Amino acid sequence: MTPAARVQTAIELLDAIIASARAKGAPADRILAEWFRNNRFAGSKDRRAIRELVFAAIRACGPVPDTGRAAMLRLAQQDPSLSALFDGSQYGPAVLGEGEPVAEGGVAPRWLTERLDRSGVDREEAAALLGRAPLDIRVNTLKAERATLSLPAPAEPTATPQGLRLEPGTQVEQWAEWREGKIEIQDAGSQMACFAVGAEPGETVIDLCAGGGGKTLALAAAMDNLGRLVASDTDRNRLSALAPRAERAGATNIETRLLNPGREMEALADLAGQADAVLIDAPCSGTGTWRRNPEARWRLDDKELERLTAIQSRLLDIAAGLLKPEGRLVYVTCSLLDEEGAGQFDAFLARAGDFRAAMPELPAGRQCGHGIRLTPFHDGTDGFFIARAEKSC
Ligand SMILES: C[S@@+](CC[C@H](N)C(=O)[O-])C[C@H]1O[C@@H](n2cnc3c(N)ncnc32)[C@H](O)[C@@H]1O
Repeated sequence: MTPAARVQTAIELLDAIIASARAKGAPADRILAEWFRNNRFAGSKDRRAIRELVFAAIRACGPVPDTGRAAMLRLAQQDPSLSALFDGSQYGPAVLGEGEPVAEGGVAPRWLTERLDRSGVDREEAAALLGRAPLDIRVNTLKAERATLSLPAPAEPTATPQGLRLEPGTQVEQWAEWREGKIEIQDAGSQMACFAVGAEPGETVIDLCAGGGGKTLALAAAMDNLGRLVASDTDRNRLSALAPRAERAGATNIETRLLNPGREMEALADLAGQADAVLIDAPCSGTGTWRRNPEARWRLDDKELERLTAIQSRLLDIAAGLLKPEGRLVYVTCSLLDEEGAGQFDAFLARAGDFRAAMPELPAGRQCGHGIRLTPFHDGTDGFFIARAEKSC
């Protein structure tokens, strides 16, 4: 494909992504994957270039752009070499017209930047939410140790006990160390969230929103496979990804529970008052993960935020009932909005009565209300809010 044809393809894909974001349909990644599958003439270099153009254009636009072309023109303002490709050539974009609309830039739609602002996220910090994410891995102590593991590429230790940072784009999944379960891909912030649980061998630990089990595997390693580790989630597909991952990682103490949304306790009733620790890696707006998923800014609205905060609040109450006296509750969101983080946790402490906040001791981050905030700008991690509370005797 010519460079101009790649730009035109990216514009058409952006049109599909914009429409899908408005309709809350398929995410950008899936739209790209489907296009690549159906258009085999696009070679690997074309695919990489188109992907980069699409995501750079998404990052360049704050609010949802009207069209893919307007989004690409916004990107072209940052990269003048792109403008030259609007040349009217075959398969390329039409020549630039006088006064053509250019999409609005910025970090996010205005209502969201205002919320970030109110949550104490300053401009630099907000802009860094759209930077390039590093590639972090966690050495799985069930099979290896950071101090002695040798890897095919250079890796820098991160602040977490078993964390390493690699060049973005490193094909970790092709390494024997990954296939053998010695390493897991996991952002340093996620590793810190697991660290905050302080899971010990022999304990009963519940990972209430386990998803595909990224954090469950870290908890199994911290427990050295000893004790009971319950991984629950309402999403059958996500939860089913855990078994093969656990097998690769050599994690043997995990049991999964599929939950019914709104009736979660039905599948957890036998665990009421039994847990030493419950991790709530709550569903959230994901404002802290825009580096990996910039299009999420276009999918969020007030109603969705309200829906998420209601679930978070319910999950906090469920976790409270699962803990035994002196048990530890760890509440995590990958969001920097206070209504999902410090505010949500304060409201829980106020209504629960029998819990007291216990600040997690983490190797990074800054205090935010009764928890710790991690940000790409200050900590080089995804954005997180991590708080911990202990149940009274
Ligand atoms: C941030 S993700 C969890 C990611 C996962 N812990 C990991 O490290 O890979 C939030 C999860 O909460 C789940 N979820 C949503 N509503 C829930 C509910 N009512 N009870 C339990 N899990 C829920 C979602 O399906 C999603 O997998």
